[in-house]
Amino acid sequence: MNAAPIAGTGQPLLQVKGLKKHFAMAKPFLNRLLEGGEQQTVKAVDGLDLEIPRGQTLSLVGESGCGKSTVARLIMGLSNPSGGSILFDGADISRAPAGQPADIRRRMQMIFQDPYASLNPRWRVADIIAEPLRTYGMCASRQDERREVDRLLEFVGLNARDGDKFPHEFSGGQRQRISIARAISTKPEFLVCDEPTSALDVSVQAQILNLMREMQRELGLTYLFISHDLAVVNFMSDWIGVMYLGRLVEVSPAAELFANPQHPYTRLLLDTIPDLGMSKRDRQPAAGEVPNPINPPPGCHFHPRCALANERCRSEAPVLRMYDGGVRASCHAVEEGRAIEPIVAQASAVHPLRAAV
Ligand SMILES: Nc1ncnc2c1ncn2[C@@H]1O[C@H](COP(=O)(O)OP(=O)(O)OP(=O)(O)O)[C@@H](O)[C@H]1O
Repeated sequence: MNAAPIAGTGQPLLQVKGLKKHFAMAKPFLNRLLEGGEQQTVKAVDGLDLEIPRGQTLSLVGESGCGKSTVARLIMGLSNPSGGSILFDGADISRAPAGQPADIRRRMQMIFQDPYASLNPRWRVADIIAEPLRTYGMCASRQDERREVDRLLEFVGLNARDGDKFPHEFSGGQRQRISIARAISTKPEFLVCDEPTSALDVSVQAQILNLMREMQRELGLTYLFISHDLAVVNFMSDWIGVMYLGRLVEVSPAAELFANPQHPYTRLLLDTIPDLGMSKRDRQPAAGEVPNPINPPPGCHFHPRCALANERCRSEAPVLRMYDGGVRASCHAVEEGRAIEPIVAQASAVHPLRAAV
């Protein structure tokens, strides 16, 4: 289990406010007949607020389709938001007409899930790692560039002579090390890591996660980490945000979330991993299928699967409220004390992530 989050300094490196991404899609023929209209909307991200203090890791977790990768793509400027804002080091990067400015792009990099698909198979490793250095004009000469590539290869646990090889000559874990060397080549401050180890064998996963934690300590990196694997998230995170159908249902310090989960959906997720040594608590089995993001249930999106749902939950959407211990939860049952082990509402309106900085 992680220790309590280390306090950062100054303003959060990343702030996301009211972020939305709605996809318009053509309705299937049968829906057009039954409901009328040509279009339907997928609310992939539907009003998301989060902050990541410098030098810390916030992980997003949730079932497939809850919007985690869409958040990553929006933050990286790979997709335009339908609403809301993204502030990086205080600058709004969500409205840049021609994409994010080069300096911001250099400071934010991404590590993808699949180290097979994310490396160009026709390029030598040295060129793959050197490409961002060339893009941002970071080396004075080819000799400088090669020295830097060699240093990066050794930094991530590979050999300088590996630069002359092609990606197919490496294992999955080694390829992810190459992706990491490429991502840190521009000396970024912020890395978005979208399921960086889920394509790897478990033994290799641990090596890559350890490398990422060492890098964070040595380089002062801030991470947005995306995973559906709670054991991985438990190892990596200072903060955890739990997403359900495009919304955050709980954002808490990692240790607090595992020891004392508040939202019934967080409890459901944790009940799928009984071997993490967390405190025993009464279980609230949640029935039902994950609802469709095209037509989410009214009120709390989770209410059809929630044993604690009442009339208010079926009609009124809850908002994220602050509680003791830096916990934020979006749940009427928690607010009303109907949840098991209710937590105390915080008197102050200080944002929990701010409170930690
Ligand atoms: N380009 C798109 N057009 C239409 N719908 C999309 C598009 N991209 C994502 N979606 C939908 O948005 C929702 C969120 O998708 P997203 O990939 O962000 O979820 P996720 O939590 O990352 O899932 P996974 O863990 O499976 O990657 C899904 O319902 C998905 O089908």
